[in-house]
Amino acid sequence: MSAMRVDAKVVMLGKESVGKTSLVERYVHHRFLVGPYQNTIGAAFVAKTIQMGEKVVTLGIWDTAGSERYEAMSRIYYRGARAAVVCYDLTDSSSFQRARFWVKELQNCEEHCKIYLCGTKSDLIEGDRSLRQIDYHDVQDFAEEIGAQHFETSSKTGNNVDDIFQKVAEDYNSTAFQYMTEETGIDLGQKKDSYFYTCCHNN
Ligand SMILES: Nc1nc2c(ncn2[C@@H]2O[C@H](COP(=O)(O)OP(=O)(O)OP(=O)(O)O)[C@@H](O)[C@H]2O)c(=O)[nH]1
Repeated sequence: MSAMRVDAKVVMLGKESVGKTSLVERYVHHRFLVGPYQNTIGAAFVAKTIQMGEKVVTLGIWDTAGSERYEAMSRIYYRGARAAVVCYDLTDSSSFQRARFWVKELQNCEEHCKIYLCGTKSDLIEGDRSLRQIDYHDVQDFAEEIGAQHFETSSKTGNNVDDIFQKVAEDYNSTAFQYMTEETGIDLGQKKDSYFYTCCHNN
C-alpha cells in the first residue's frame, strides 16, 4: 500500500446547511447529491491530489458539521489548518453572520490559516435575483479588509467550485504557507482521492 502525505490541511466552516458537504462532493466526486438533506455529524475527511505543473499537492479537507451543537468539535478540526473555506449561503443573511463568527475565531486562534470566503448556491440567485440576501461588493470589501479571497459558487452547476480549491493549492504551492515541513506532514496510508468519515452523516 502506498502511503500518501497531506501537504495542506483545509477546513470547511460555516452554518449548517450552507452547502459545505455539497461543495466537497462536487469538487472530489464531480456530483451534486439530490434527495433529503443529511446534516454532517462531527466531521468528514477527504484527501485530494492536484497536479500543479511538475508538482503534486495533496489537500486534506475536513468538512465540519455546521450545527452549533458541534461548535466545540469544529474547533478541533481547524487546528493547524493552512486554509479555511468559510461558507455562507447567498440566500441566507444569518449564514453570513455565522461566517463572520468563524473569521473572528480563526483570526484569534489560527493566524497562519488563510481564509477563503465562499458564497454558496449561486444557481438560486441566477434563477431569481430577488433571493440574494448578501451583496457581492459588501463581502468583497470585507474580504479585502481581512486579506481573504472571495468566491461565489454553485455545487449544483459546478460554477467556481474547482477554482476555490485550485486557488488554495496555488497559494500553498507559491510558498505562501509552505513553511509546513516534511516532519509536520501527515501520512495517510490511503489511496488517492480517498474519502472516509470520522463520524459520518446522519442517515
Ligand atoms: N440549489 C443549491 N442547493 C444546494 C447547493 N449546495 C447545497 N445545496 C443544498 O443545501 C442543503 C445543505 O447542503 P449540505 O452540503 O449538506 O450543507 P452543509 O453545510 O454540509 O450542512 P451541515 O452538514 O449541516 O453543516 C442540501 O439540501 C443541498 O442539496 C447549491 O449549490 N445549490
